[in-house]
Amino acid sequence: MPDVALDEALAAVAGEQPLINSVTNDVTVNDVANITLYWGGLPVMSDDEREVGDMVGIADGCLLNMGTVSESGEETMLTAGRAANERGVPLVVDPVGVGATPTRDRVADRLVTDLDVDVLNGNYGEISALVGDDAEVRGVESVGEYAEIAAAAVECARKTGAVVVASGETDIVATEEATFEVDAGHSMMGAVVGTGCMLGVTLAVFAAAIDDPLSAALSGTAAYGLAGELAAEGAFGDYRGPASYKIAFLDAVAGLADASTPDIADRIDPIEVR
Ligand SMILES: Nc1ncnc2c1ncn2[C@@H]1O[C@H](COP(=O)(O)OP(=O)(O)O)[C@@H](O)[C@H]1O
Ligand SMILES: Cc1ncsc1CCOP(=O)(O)O
Ligand SMILES: [Mg+2]
Repeated sequence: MPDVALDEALAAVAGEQPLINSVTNDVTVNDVANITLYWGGLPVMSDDEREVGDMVGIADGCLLNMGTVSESGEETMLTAGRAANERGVPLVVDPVGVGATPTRDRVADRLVTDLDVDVLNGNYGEISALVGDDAEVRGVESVGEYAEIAAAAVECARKTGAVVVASGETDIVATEEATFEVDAGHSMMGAVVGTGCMLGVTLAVFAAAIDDPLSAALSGTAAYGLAGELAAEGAFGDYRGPASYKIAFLDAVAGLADASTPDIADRIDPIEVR
């Protein structure tokens, strides 16, 4: 079992104050910037082909999220990813909507083929689609049942070489060698657009501060889920629906280091995957 203490992970982030360049979608970009800051990182959203390599070169982590990718945006993501690989900057990819259209399938395939991805996150449908399993992705939403999601996550790790985070009611974190269930989070998180995108940049923040990508993925995923639970419990104010829940969730992320939280190790269980 890798090292996954919550206080150590948050202290590492606070100590590093990592600069994260996110090349991300137009829908949730502001939430992605804010949550980077609330974890203790520094956000920047350079997505100009002329500049992005230089910015990633001075960053500590890089997120590529293809949610609203365009033809030029595809090239910009590849430029950013290559700069990250050349400079040893941890790289996170969120293949939003892969499985929904042939264009998204082709872009996602290029990202995972041309780049060395450290951590890859997607919902159950996206991770299943990436490995050619039956999947229903309607726009960016995972629809249907995914009884074999753990096996799909392992296959995705094998295919990409990344640590894979398959998000849903229970999150699966997989490498080629080891698979874990992370039991943290709340159903309200599924009612807010952007919780997958914000998980992606959370993983970039943790991967920038914690050397081992598996430890980073496990602690980032579990810490994120705990913040979701605290918000649902009202620890950061009452909420009246998904919009006010999102605010409470962001406050929980910002306040997690000072909140009295259970540790995350008992939320993470190694599982056998056939
Ligand atoms: N029903 C649920 N119970 C607990 N956590 C959930 C639930 N639905 C989503 N989440 C959490 O919300 C985050 C985003 O997951 P998901 O909704 O699968 O991504 P996306 O928004 O990309 O489709 C993850 O941290 C996941 O654990
Ligand atoms: C709705 C939408 N359309 C393109 S990107 C995007 C946001 C997706 O956010 P998430 O993957 O976090 O649900
Ligand atoms: Mg998503």
